[in-house]
Order: sequence, then C-alpha cells, then structure tokens
Amino acid sequence: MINLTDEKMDKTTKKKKKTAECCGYPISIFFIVVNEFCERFSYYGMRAVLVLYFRYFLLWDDDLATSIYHAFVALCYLTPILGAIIADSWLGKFKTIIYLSIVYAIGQVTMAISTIHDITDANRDGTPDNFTFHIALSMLGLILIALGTGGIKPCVAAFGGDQFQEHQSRQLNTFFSVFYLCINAGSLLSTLITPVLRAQECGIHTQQQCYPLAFGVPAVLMVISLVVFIAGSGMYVKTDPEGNIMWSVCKCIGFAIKNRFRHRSSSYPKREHWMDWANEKYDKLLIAQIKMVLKVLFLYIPLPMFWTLFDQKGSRWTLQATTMSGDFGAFILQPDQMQTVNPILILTLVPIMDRLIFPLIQKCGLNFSPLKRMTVGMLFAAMAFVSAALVQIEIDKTLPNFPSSSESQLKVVNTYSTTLNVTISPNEHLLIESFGSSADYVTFDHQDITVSLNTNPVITKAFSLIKGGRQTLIIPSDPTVMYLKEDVKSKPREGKNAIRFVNGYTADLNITNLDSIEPSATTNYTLVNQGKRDFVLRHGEQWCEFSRKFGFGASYTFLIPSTVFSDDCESITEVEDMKPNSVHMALQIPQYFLITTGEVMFSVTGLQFSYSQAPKNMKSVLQAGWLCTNAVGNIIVLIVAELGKLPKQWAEYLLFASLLVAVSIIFSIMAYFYTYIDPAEIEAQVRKEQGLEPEEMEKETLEMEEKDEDQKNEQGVKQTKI
Ligand SMILES: NCCC(=O)N[C@@H](Cc1c[nH]cn1)C(=O)O
Repeated sequence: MINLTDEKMDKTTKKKKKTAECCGYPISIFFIVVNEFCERFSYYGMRAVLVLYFRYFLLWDDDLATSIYHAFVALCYLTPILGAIIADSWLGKFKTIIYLSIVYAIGQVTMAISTIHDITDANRDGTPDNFTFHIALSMLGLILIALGTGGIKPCVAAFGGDQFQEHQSRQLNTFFSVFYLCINAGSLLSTLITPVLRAQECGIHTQQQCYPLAFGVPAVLMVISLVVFIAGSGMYVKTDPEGNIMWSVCKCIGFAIKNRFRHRSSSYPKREHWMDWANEKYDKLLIAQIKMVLKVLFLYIPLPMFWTLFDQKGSRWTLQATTMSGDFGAFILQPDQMQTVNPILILTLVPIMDRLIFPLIQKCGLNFSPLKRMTVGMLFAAMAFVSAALVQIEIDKTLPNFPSSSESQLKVVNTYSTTLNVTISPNEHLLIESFGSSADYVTFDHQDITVSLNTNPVITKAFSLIKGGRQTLIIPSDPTVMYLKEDVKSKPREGKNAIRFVNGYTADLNITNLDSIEPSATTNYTLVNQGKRDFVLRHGEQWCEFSRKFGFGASYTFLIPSTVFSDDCESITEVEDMKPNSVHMALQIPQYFLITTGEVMFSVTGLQFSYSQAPKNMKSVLQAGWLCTNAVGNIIVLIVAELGKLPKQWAEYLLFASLLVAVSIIFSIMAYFYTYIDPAEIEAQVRKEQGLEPEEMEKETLEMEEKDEDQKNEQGVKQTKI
C-alpha cells in the first residue's frame, strides 16, 4: 500500500467525495450522535422508573423486582449479538438500525400502554383488576425494548465509526468520547425527568402516580430518535453486509478444530496457530480476520467483573444511600437521585481526561496504551468499592441491630396509667413507666413467650413472636387486651420515615391523611418525607395540631394521651423505634468519583479499542462482544445476590474489590502479551501474500462501486492510493 501523508490525502478526497464535512468531521455523525442521545434518554428514562413500576404498580416484592430488573438489563446487553448478526450478514447496519428502532419504539409504546391502570380498572378502585394483562403486556414491551436497544447498540457505534475516513483517526477517537458524552447527557436528563413525571398524578377514573407519562415520554423520544436517524439518510456512508460472517466464522473455526484433531499425531508438523489448521479449506484472509477477533475476544474474558461492580451503583449503592442523610443545607437530595452524580461526573471528566490528563501523560513520554488504561480503570473501580466499604462501616456503627432470620425482637410500650413491671418469660424484667417504652428491643432466640404484668390482679398472656421479625407489645389503658404490633425491620424505603400512632385517648381520633383510630388501637405505619410535617388530630369539634421535623430513615411510634386536646397536642410522647440516618450522603461522592474515573478509563477506552481492533467486516461483531461483557457482569450480580449472602455488607464490598483487583492483575498479564494491530494493514498484507495484488483488488471493488451510487466516497480514498 502506498502511504500518503494525511495532508495529501485530505486534498484528493475532498475533491472526489461528496460526503459533507465540518471541522474535519463528517456531518452525518451529527445525526448519529443526536439519535444516540434520544435513544439513551429513552432507555435510561424507562430504566429509572422500572423497578418502582414493578414494585408499586405490579405489586411485586423487592426481590422479584430487582431480579427481573437485572435480568432485563442482562438481556439488553445480550441482544447486541443478534443485532450484529442481522447487520453483518443480512440487512447492513443502516437498515438494521431502522427496523430494530421501529421494534424498539413499539416496545416502548406497549410498555407505556401497560401502565395505564384505567384499562382494566372496571370497578374504578385505582388498582388494575387484571394483573395478568398488565404483566403480559409489560413483559412483551420489555422484550421488544431489549431486542431494540441491544440490537441497534453495536450497530450505531460501529456505524458512527464507519463514517470516518482513514485519515480521520484522531477525529474518530474524539467521536467516541463525544458519543459517550451524549449517552450521559441523555441518561442524566432522563433520570432527572422521568422520576418527576412519575410523581405526577393522572388517570381517568382515579388519580394515580403517572406511570403512563413516565414511560410515554421515553417512547416519544424513541420515535424522535428514529426520525432523526432517517433524516440523515442521504449523508451516511453505508457499507454493505458482507454475507453471513458469523456462520462462516463458526464453520471455519469448527473445521480448524476438526482438522487439528484428525492430525493430532506428532508426525504432522506443528502449525503456528491452531486456526492455521483451517488453511486447507478456507481463505487466508478469513483466517487472519478470525485470529484478530479471537485475540480480542480472549482478552474480554476478565472484563465482566468490572461491570459487576459498576452496575451495583443502581442497586446496592442506592440502597446504601437510603441509610444516609441527604440534607445538603441548600437542598435535599433523595437517595435515588445520588445516582445522577455519575453522568454529571462523566460530563466533566471525559473532556478533562481527553484534553488534559491523557495528553499530559503522553507529553511525559509515557505510553498509556488502551489496555493499560483499562487496567487502571479496573483498579479505580476496586478502590471505589473499598471506599464504599469504609462508608458502610461508618453507617453500620449507627444502624440498629436488626434480628437475624432465627431471632425475634420485642419492644414494650406502656400507655397504661401507671408504671408497670413487665416480666417476659423466662427471665426478662422490664420496668416501664406510663407513656414510656423499653429502652431498646429485647432479642429472643425463641418465639413463644409469656408476658405478665404486675397489675392487681396480675395479668398473664402468651404470645408467639415472628421469626426474624421486630414487634412491639402495646399495653393499652386496659392492659388485659395488650397486643403485638409488627414493626419495620429495615430502614424505610427511599430515606423516608415510618411513623405510627397509638391512641390512648378515650374515643375515636381522626389524624390527617390517616384512617380514624379507635381507642387503644395503633395505626399502621405511614411513610413521611424528610422535613417539617404537620398532623391535625381531631375528635368531633376538638382538635389540635402536632408538628415535628423529620430526618432521613427513622421510625417513631407516637403515644397519644387522654389529655391530648387539653394541652394542645403538647403531651404526645415519642418512642424512637429507629434512629434517623446520621452519616451524610456526601460521603458517597468519593466512591462515585472513583468509579466514574474508572468508567472513563475502562468503558470509553474499551469502546474505542473494540472498534479499532476489529477487521472491517466484523466491527459490529466485536461491539456486540464488548457489550456482552456487560451482560455477563449483570448475570454475576444476579448470582452473587442470590448465593453469596455475606453477613456484612462492607465485607461484600471488600470481596468485590479484591475480586476485581485479582481480575485486573490477570488482565494486565493478558494485555502484556497482546500486540496492537491495524486490521486494515494485516488484511492488505494477507492479500499481498495470496498474490492478490492490491491494484487488482482495487479494480474489482471499483467495478462494484460504480454500480452503487452510495459508495462514492470510498472511491475517493481508493483513487488516492493507486
Ligand atoms: N455513565 C453511565 C451511562 C453510560 O455511560 N452508559 C454507556 C456505557 C455503559 C454500558 N453499560 C453500562 N454503561 C451506555 O449506555 O452505552
């Protein structure tokens, strides 16, 4: 191949080809970048409210909701293989993106429709009557979405790359960074907006959380994404599908293995590479290409571990945030909003890295190669988990001591008129004053207990406690009817506070937003947000107002005395069942900073690397392989969450950190033996060896291209080479 300087090439290509350029970039990538922005808005927006939809619309429990969520994410990163096959062997990237985007948009619309409770709410009670219908429809929607988002993902990145000419390799790298920025701008906006949309109220018969809006807006964005992509139609460089590449690759590998086994006796000369055993039947070029791809795929084996840690931001770290305090003075941060720190940091870190850090490292004469960057990225992610573990240890110091699965915990609340001596068999003695409670929960390793009170006559009653539960024994003004009430045994969700009232007043009471409570009864918990909350207590004409300022994640039982109206709610006593969160959410910032730095080094670099190291006809295949590492990472999260129930959360964080360090060491060794290649060069070399002169080849392609109007720009490059 004749090497022309970039400058010369630039002049000639500009004259010959029609592809419009702006500042050295093909204009067509503008459409691709905008398309990706809308698509990621759609994807991350839908994902942001998905767990809540499962939990509070379909009424699944926490475990099922999170499992299905991670399974869905895993599916989204497995389908890229399908997309790559369709694109490379059948439709080409352009058509694949269009068709699968249509599937995707239909999926989003289906999903949005499945969230309209009015469809099956015939009795108009605000909950759907036919859950099967909603579940079936939403699962269908999710499958279509997974097919669409995963299917187009490897194509869009690779299609973007295809728009660049050989002399634009610098711009190509910038493109991948800008591409990543757009992904994050989309994900940032949508994770901020869709939860707000969800919190709106809407509905025909009854007003409900507005899931149709929260899923509908992403659906609209997906349609816009499709329209933008089609709008750029005339400008793209479209490469034709190269035939069923995957199938030929499989056949070729299969033959090599079979042939190797047939000739396993030592009398046959060894071959340099086991793929060389396909030489008899297959094209040298194909074999060379397969070798390149296999080398990269082999390198991918350790990578899922990074994603295993990375994707726990959305689950474990958000749960951790619910046990922290989000009071930043000027504003209050909700636990699930903490996740947006990641895209915000990406938007600042990618430019800083690209413009400052990486050039600086290069100036220092250090060779910070892509694989080195990825290794360092892994180490950063490991450090993030160490940081998370340290934060967890701080939190644990302040957390209540929850019962294990075999234990039961009990607290006693006394609303009787005098101090009581409470004996719980066999040997627990508690002295509890009137309108007071036992200092803390008493832990039992058995369930059957007998409680006796030192009243006259003595009152004795047997109870059976809940295994693994927390309960309160409520002693009302008539102690003979004392009863158990179940307590929260984990931090209330989303950093809210769980509160309830015991009615020690002599008649029914009405409390703002709650059902009326009978005398001696206890309300169920209600969740209240952080901040000052007011409650009006009312009985007939009498009322008083009770206000209290709440922090994050506490639980209280309020005891209402008989004198409540005569002293204007002053005498309500408060039993603290669970302390408010005291460790500040800002302590999570270091771990977010570390994981995001790791992400820039690992993920952005990996994206570029996967494109640059792939032979031309297998670019989307390698993109798919790259995304697959993400799917496997999520599957590992699923397995570990199911199996590895470590007793301490900080220990689990440290376990993941050390696993990733171990994996990164293995990866660095593998990377050490990897030699970077220029796929185009190798292909040219193989062609030469085959005796297929580059000119000859050029002629062939030229003839082909003359028939094809779309491919004019390629021609420009070719002619400069001749
Ligand atoms: N910073 C988080 C949002 C983001 O950059 N996502 C990228 C990269 C990615 C793949 N798997 C997890 N992350 C994308 O969706 O392609």
